[in-house]
Amino acid sequence: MAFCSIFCPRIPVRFRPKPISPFLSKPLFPLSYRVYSSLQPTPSTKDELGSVSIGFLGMGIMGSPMAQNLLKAGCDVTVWNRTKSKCDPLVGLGAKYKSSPEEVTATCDLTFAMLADPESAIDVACGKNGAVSGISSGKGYVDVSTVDAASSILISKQIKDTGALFLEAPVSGSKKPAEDGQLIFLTAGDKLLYEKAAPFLDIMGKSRFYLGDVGNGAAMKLVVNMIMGSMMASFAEGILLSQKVGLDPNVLVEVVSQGAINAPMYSLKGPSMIKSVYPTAFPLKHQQKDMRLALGLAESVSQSTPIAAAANELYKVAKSYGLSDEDFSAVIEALKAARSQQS
Ligand SMILES: NC(=O)C1=CN([C@@H]2O[C@H](COP(=O)(O)OP(=O)(O)OC[C@H]3O[C@@H](n4cnc5c(N)ncnc54)[C@H](OP(=O)(O)O)[C@@H]3O)[C@@H](O)[C@H]2O)C=CC1
Ligand SMILES: O=CCCC(=O)O
Repeated sequence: MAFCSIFCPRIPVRFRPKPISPFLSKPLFPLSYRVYSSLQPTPSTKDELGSVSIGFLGMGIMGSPMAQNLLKAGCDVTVWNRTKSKCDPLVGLGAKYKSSPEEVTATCDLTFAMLADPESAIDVACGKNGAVSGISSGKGYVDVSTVDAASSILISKQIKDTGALFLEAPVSGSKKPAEDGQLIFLTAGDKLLYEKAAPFLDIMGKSRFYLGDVGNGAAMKLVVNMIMGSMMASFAEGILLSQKVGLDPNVLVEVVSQGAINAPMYSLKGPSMIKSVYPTAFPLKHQQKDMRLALGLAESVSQSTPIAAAANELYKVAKSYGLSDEDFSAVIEALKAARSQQS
């Protein structure tokens, strides 16, 4: 089902009633109802959700459970991934498979993309056999990858040149929140697409923010991850310092968890960091990418970010030790190496 009926209305958008599902033309509320008034989930039944064909590009740590949750909710999902074998579990659960992003967007009403970085997000959207080649007016493209604003704006322009709508929607929350449908979406771009995508965002997440023009979602995500990357680097220093002065780092984690600086991340990652194991939820290479992009954002507005710059150096060191695919908490290894060199 295409959503032309909503994209080509006779009534101006601001006077149009909120439909029973954003993809259906049947109004549920009177004409005076403000289309964009609510962040509450839009009413939708399993049948209505299933009548919209959803594409999902990128079956990595995040994309795979997000697509699974859509499938479990009864959505009609078509998947694609550069490494085809990663689609197999999804196909086993009932997803369809297409062999290129172009084929996915050509056959689906609404396509999500969860790619590694700006380069892959641009290539999958705008490259050969990319999403832009298959998409057209009446369809939507929602990029949930973490990229910089410039990349997102570039993708947005190419998608919108086809007549389709674009939303950037990077997520806060990692592997477990993705599995549990508890992500936080930081969206910006076409408001109409935000409304249309809302029932699907609500399957994959616990909250969503609409932040205005394309680039604002990307910027918000980078600021959040810049803070997180610095917090993790500081936490790693604290663990090692506590050990060096003869304290039990497990007690440190407990003390931190009861005080004002408590963050779920510390209790979640601390015990395994103390054991020097780093089961990957958020790959270190992606955290370093986000620090790099956040520093670029800061540079663009001449904002001083010395803490983040120092933390970024640590992630770079950890990468040089071959820890790119470990969890980002492995940044502690960069400090251990520094410590052993000093002693
Ligand atoms: N993991 C996390 O906790 C979170 C991650 N993010 C962000 O989400 C995005 C995805 O993260 P995550 O799932 O962890 O990452 P993964 O490394 O697990 O997955 C990356 C995905 O991108 C694909 N990819 C990489 N390079 C290319 C390319 N050149 N062309 C086509 N596809 C490519 C991979 O395909 P292939 O399988 O073939 O390698 C894979 O599907 C990143 O932007 C990350 O920063 C956001 C919130 C949390
Ligand atoms: O981009 C990764 C974010 C991880 C998290 O929010 O826990």
